[in-house]
Order: sequence, then C-alpha cells, then structure tokens
Amino acid sequence: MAISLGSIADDYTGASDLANTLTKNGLRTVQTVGIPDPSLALPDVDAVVVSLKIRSVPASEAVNAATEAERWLRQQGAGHVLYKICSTFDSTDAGNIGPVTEALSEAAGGGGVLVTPAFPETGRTVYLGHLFVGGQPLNESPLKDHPLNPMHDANLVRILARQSRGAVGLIDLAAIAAGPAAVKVKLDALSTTGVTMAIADAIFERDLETLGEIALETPVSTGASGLGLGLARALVRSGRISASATGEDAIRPVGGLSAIISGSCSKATLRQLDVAERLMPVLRLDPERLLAAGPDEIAAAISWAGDRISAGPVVVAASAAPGTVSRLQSQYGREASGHAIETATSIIAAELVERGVRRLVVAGGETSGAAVDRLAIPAFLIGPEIAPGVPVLRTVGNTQGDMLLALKSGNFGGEDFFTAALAMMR
Ligand SMILES: Nc1ncnc2c1ncn2[C@@H]1O[C@H](COP(=O)(O)OP(=O)(O)OP(=O)(O)O)[C@@H](O)[C@H]1O
Ligand SMILES: O=C(O)[C@@H](O)C(=O)CO
Repeated sequence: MAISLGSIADDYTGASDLANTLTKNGLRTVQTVGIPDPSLALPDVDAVVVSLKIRSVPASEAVNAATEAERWLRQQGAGHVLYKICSTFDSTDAGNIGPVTEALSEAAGGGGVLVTPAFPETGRTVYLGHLFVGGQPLNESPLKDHPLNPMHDANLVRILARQSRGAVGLIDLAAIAAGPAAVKVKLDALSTTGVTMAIADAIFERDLETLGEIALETPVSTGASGLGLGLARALVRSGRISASATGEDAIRPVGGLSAIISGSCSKATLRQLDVAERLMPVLRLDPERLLAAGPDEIAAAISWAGDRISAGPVVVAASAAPGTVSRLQSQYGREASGHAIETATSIIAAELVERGVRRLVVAGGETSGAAVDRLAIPAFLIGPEIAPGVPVLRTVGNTQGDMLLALKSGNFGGEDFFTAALAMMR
C-alpha cells in the first residue's frame, strides 16, 4: 500500500471529520486508532488518518506521539502529512498546535508551514488571522466556555505565537485571492524572515483549494477539514488520484442494539440532548456523584440502560451547561473532573457493547477517544455523511465483530442529529 496523503488527527472525532471530507472529495480513506499493529490488514487506500488523543495532553507527550505517527505515515509513502486540528483551534498557551507543528516540520526538513483551521461548511472562517465561528469571533462564540480549553482570543497569529518557539506570520486573503503563485511567494518571503508557521486566511472553499495546491508542495501543513478538502482536490486535479471513493460499502447493516453516549458540553450537543429526550430514554448522569461515588453511579447507569436497551436506543449523558461545569471544575479541578467523567462514560459504553450494542453514537472528542480506546477498536472505514463533519464509521478488525459508530464533534450536527445518525446505522 502506498498512500498519497497522510494525516495525524489530534482527536478521534476530528479524525473522522477529516476522513469524511477526504472521502467526499474522492480519496479512499481509512482512519486508524493510533499506529496500527502490523498484523492489521488495511484496505488499499489513498489516505490514512491516524487518530491520536493529543489535544489536551502535555505538549511533550503530544510531540512524541505525533512524530512517531509521522514516521509511520512516511513509511507508508505519504509525501504530505496534514496535522488535523480542531476548526475552533482548541488549544492553550501550553500547546499543542505550535509544538506539534514545529516538531513535524523539523522532522520533515523544515520550511514554512501553512496553518488554517478554516472549515466554511461548518461556519469556521479566518479573516486577517481572526477566527470566526458562524457570525461570531472565536472569543465571543460558545468556545469561550469550553470545559478543557476556553478560547479567549480570536487572533490566531497571537495564539499560535504564544505556544510556539518560532515566529508566526500571516498570509492574508488578498494574497490568497491572487492565487497559488502569490501564496507561494508570500510563504517563501515569510520563511526568509524566520517565520516557521503562517496562519492563512480562508473564507470560501476556493481559498482552501488555493492553499491545498501550495500545501501539497510542502511536506507538512496544519489545519482542519477545510485544508483537507483543499489537499484532496489538489491531489485529484493533479491526476495523482482518480477520485473513486464513495463510502457506500461501509454502511452494510450490522444489526444489534443501539446507544448514544455523551460527554460533550458544547452548545450544539446540549440542544441535541434536549431534542432526544422527547424521543427516547435519556439518563442524565450526576457528575458530582460520578466524582464522589464513581463505581456506584456507573453501575446504576449500566443497570438503567440494561433495563431499557432491548426496547430501543437509550442515551446516557454527563453533559451539562457551562455554569454547572465550572462549579464542578472549581471543586475537583478541570483535568481531574474531565478525566474522571471520560473514564465513566467509556466504561458505560464498553458495558453496553458487552450487552449487545453494535451501533454506537458518541458525542464529544475527548469522550469519543476514551470510548474507542476502551473498546480497543483498531481502525474505521468511512461511510456516508450524517451531518457536515460526521460520517458513519464501520469498524475494521474489531474483536467484538463489525460495529457502526458515529463520533460527533461537540459543535457539529443539527438538533435532530442523534435520530438522524441512528436512521443511517442499521
Ligand atoms: N458535567 C460535566 N462537568 C464537567 N466536565 C464534564 C461534564 N460532562 C462532561 N465533561 C467533560 O468535558 C469534556 C468535554 O470534552 P469533549 O471533547 O468530549 O466534548 P466537546 O469539547 O464538546 O467536543 P469536541 O472536542 O469534539 O468539540 C470531557 O473531558 C468530559 O469528560
Ligand atoms: O474540526 C473540528 O471542528 C472537529 O473535527 C474537531 O476536531 C472537534 O473536536
């Protein structure tokens, strides 16, 4: 297998979002969970997205995991490696976007790296280095209340500079509108002044097509699904790939029971849970009790779900509104509470799979990572799209047999997302 494009995703929902975009743009794509064991038979594909869980870990850990994945992707033939970050630039002043991007670039011999989280299909645009989420600057959007990385600055040049060793520049919309040659001139000019990473503006898909063409000439880029779209279209335009992917094969029915697990506290997920409550049984976990009386609260949730699940899908959610989340965090600490809740939701997910769940929806990037790790699923084939950024996934090499999953990024999906997902997972 020689692949054309490699990607390292900093969380699992982000990986499936990117894999969805690559598939929609014609690239046969597989999503692996970490670096796959050599014994895992992967299908013949154009692109591999390695899912890591490195968005909220210490920077040195993220750098080590990402550089190891980069080495493996190069061994598979990847000429270009995209570091997939969140379209809302989820990170803190300690990292990890800057440190990982710099490490990947150094491993590939250096040179200026294009960085853009723009993903216009989901309302993420970048103008003069400022990230907008829908109509709001990042720091006024719901991301200001994110449980793990509250975003209080919309200026990506500033944010990236705070977490990086090298200088950060800007490639503005004027350069991008002038086409690939102008972007290349600007990137080269910035590199000669010592800039190692350049935030690139992008508002429309055509901007990302321009960026994709130039990124493909470099060994490494950093961005969200929008840049993936640009790279995929550039590969197809160049004739290196024949755009044959459809995703239909991945959606063959698996049967079994179905369940939804949510640890996402994003505004979109909270609304989706309210809507689901009218249609199916929803258990709201008590996070306070989860932290104080962990195993008992987990056992009670498993028993509640076990009593209902043969009659239809059930939802188990730790999700709460920003005020409740910050009260819990001030009592137990941000990382400790997040980690304890992820552990609880992943145990509940695994127990439900033990009891026959084969169709599983998980909401939240960290929550999905913890659940998929506990289930020890090695890889996914990418099926059709449920909502922008969220495909149906079919397990590859899963010891429990074939399962269908949907890993939903917190802010993605319409208010009926959960029923829409289950309707596509038979
Ligand atoms: N009630 C709660 N109080 C405090 N933290 C919570 C609560 N419920 C869930 N969490 C934690 O909040 C974090 C939510 O992060 P997660 O990445 O899963 O969702 P998200 O941020 O909405 O999704 P994404 O990263 O895909 O946008 C997790 O660490 C989870 O354990
Ligand atoms: O890019 C996005 O917004 C998502 O794929 C994601 O990474 C959220 O966790």
